[in-house]
Amino acid sequence: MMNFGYDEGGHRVSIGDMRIWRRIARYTFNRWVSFTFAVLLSLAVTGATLAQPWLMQQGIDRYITDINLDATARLIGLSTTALWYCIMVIAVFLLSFLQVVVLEYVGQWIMHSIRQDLFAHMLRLDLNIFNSNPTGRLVTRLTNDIQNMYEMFSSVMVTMFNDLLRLIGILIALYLMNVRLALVMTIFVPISLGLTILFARLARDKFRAIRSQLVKINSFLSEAIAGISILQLFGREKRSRDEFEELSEGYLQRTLSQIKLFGTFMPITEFLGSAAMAMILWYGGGEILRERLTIGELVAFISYMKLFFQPLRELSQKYSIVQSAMASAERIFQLLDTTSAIHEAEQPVSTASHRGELVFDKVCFGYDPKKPVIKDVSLRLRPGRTVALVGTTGSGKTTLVNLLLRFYDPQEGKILIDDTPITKFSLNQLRNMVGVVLQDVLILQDTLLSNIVMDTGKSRSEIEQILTNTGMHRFVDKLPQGLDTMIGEGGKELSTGEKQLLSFARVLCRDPKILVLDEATAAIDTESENILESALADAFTGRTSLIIAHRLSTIRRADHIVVMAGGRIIEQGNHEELIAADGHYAQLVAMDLHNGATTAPA
Ligand SMILES: Nc1ncnc2c1ncn2[C@@H]1O[C@H](COP(=O)(O)OP(=O)(O)OP(=O)(O)O)[C@@H](O)[C@H]1O
Repeated sequence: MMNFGYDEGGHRVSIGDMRIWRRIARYTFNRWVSFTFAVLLSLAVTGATLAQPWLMQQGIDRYITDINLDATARLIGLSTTALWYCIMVIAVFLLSFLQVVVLEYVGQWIMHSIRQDLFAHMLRLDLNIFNSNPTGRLVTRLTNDIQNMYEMFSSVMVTMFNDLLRLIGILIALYLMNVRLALVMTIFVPISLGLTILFARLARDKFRAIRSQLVKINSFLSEAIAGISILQLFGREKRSRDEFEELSEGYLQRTLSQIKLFGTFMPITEFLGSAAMAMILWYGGGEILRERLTIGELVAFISYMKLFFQPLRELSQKYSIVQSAMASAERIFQLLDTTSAIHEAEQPVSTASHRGELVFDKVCFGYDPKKPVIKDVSLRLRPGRTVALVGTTGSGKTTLVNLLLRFYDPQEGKILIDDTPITKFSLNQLRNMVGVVLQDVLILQDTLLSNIVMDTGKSRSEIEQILTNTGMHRFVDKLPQGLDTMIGEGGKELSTGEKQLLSFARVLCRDPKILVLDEATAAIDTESENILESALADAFTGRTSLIIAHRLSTIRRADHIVVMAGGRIIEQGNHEELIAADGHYAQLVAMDLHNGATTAPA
């Protein structure tokens, strides 16, 4: 059936798209034993269901209405038939239960696999993909879209085989019983199907509207929750409430409109079913009078008919579920097919013998290639030297660090460590070799020790040694349970300075050859600053260091100062040279001293 659903971007998704079905089937194959078992159960359920009207017919025609048999024989026959009927009812109950459990289990496993694949894939994607996809949209992939697919398994796959087999079985039984009566009933099939298709088409747009609204709500919520402090700080609560109300109202209206559609469709199909029943009663009754049909056959016929129309009625709901699941599946697979622009080196070069000389060679880069933010930057950091990067906001300092860590690759030029282009290292090696202390510190809900160790595998005593050597133990000693203090959500809240110290401890623990430090612009408390100062002094020795510097003290300590503006290096030299040159740097420092601040402008 080639009907279409839509994804949230208005893009059409074909329900008969075999590429998507093949990929879903691939996941199903991993559980083929359970799946085959469920299909076999389906055959058994259908057999037991179809036997019931037949048994009813036997009971009526052979024992209730047959006056040629004696009363005892009729009673025994009737009891036996009733017993078989009960057995069939119980069999359907038990087998259906088992089938539902097996298919739900398969469905859950498939969703689990897709969820794992999707998240693992997301972790490998480059940052540009995250920049261009709102968080809410990506979260929707992992939650709602997976749930949609699961619903297809749980409520459609579970019954699809049963329904299909049942429809075929019933049609055969009806035609065998009485061809004329079966033909009368068949008239209603195209009407019912036509109505179903019409409804499915109408429902399709409602679904699309609901889903796109849900995505908007998800995006809005994730942004609002992530930035709750900013919302409160700038008194935007009312405005956010109003925006959310509008979004939620939109969702409500769309859902109500869908409910109205369902509400209209259901009684119409009920009416059709009843009309068919009246027709069969009228025509079937005449057939009995004409002695071309028995009462038992008419009763069985009516039972079969009910069984026949029920799946047809549900078809439209199932169709909508499949439609929505297909759109979700397509979005999930699209994301799974998105490849990262950052490629891992096929045969990574070892980093063991590197000294840590860092070179930016004519590097050009733009997050949007048409709008470069790094323009022809060339810079050499000799091993063990400290270079301070200063410049106005937006001049491209953080972007240089992003390029060094290969969060992005430059469009032109190369970055080399000891003459080896960084693309030749494995990403893991590179990011271990370059230790970065960022302004945004991710805190895990765990002890301070685990937060420092992360995945380095260092022991407690090694960490204690590093902390003592760098004077950072003073930071740890201040915390209530030292290294065992629980931090993060539900634990101790760290101050900005403490967070920086933690971030610094993490990096030192990896013993990187190149140290990159993005100094916080926010002023940190004097005690943390003192600890950081002495730790820094220690950390810089023997390491190539690149500091996005804001503090005059750090800048002065640097061997070399690089001044950036508009994505270019406009000046470089040491503090004295640059002051003597009386250029951009001298202006920045003069402005800063004039303002009486302790930090250099950046
Ligand atoms: N993820 C991004 N997507 C698109 N543009 C970006 C992105 N990150 C930064 N930019 C832009 O790139 C330019 C350089 O930004 P960058 O963060 O490197 O500057 P910076 O010198 O580190 O500034 P600051 O001192 O304020 O941190 C800016 O114009 C900024 O708007």
